[in-house]
Amino acid sequence: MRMGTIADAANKEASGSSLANEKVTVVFVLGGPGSGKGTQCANIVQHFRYTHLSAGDLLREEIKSGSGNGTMIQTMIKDGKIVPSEVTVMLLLRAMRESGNDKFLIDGFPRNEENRVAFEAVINIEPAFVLYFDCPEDEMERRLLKRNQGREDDNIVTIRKRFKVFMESSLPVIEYYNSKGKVCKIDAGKPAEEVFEAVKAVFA
Ligand SMILES: Nc1ncnc2c1ncn2[C@@H]1O[C@H](COP(=O)(O)OP(=O)(O)OP(=O)(O)O)[C@@H](O)[C@H]1O
Ligand SMILES: Nc1ccn([C@@H]2O[C@H](COP(=O)(O)O)[C@@H](O)[C@H]2O)c(=O)n1
Ligand SMILES: [Mg+2]
Repeated sequence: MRMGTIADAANKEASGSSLANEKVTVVFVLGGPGSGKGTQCANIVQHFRYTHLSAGDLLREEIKSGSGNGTMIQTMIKDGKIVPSEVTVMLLLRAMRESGNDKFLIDGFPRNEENRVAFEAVINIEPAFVLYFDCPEDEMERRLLKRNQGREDDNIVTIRKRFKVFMESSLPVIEYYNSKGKVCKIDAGKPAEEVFEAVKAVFA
């Protein structure tokens, strides 16, 4: 990871004022592809005063914006790969600053060790906790194949690659936070309403 580049870009983005100096609450929302992160974040936002930032949505918006990074991001998403952290962390930092809020659900991030270290280096906010949606792979696959939102990565070839990346790169990050006693694990294989009952108990 090119930490110099990240730090330079962060300084430019934050233009002199650091989020770390403010009282900001961050909850990382993790889980396999199709485990229901986006669905449950939308529910949380309706009941609690959080801003939902999905790293995947921010990357897809960056493609649509015609950014110079667009083609690289699109190629990586189509292949189920994790985009370099400096790109994603900058998008998150900008969205956090623009939101005007001080409570964030950061969905689908950190996706690997590099994401985690980059967030720490640039934004430097320890998550209050990590909400982990644990869901069987066959159920996630069923959900993704019928999601029907026109996502280029919701096809069986890319889905299988995303599962592999989740097992190899994302689970170790969840294990890292688990070792710090920060993981709230939710059984996400149930109907969405039941999952939200368990989620509400965490936030209430
Ligand atoms: N508990 C549930 N039971 C059945 N279907 C669900 C449940 N939760 C979400 N879904 C559906 O499954 C699909 C995937 O959900 P969602 O987009 O919330 O997952 P995600 O974890 O954000 O996935 P991704 O990592 O691909 O963005 C959606 O079509 C959603 O409506
Ligand atoms: N931290 C992240 C998050 C996402 N990506 C890329 O976006 C794809 C879709 O993400 P969802 O959370 O919407 O499923 C994902 O498969 C990655 O290609 C990323 O690079 N880094
Ligand atoms: Mg999602």
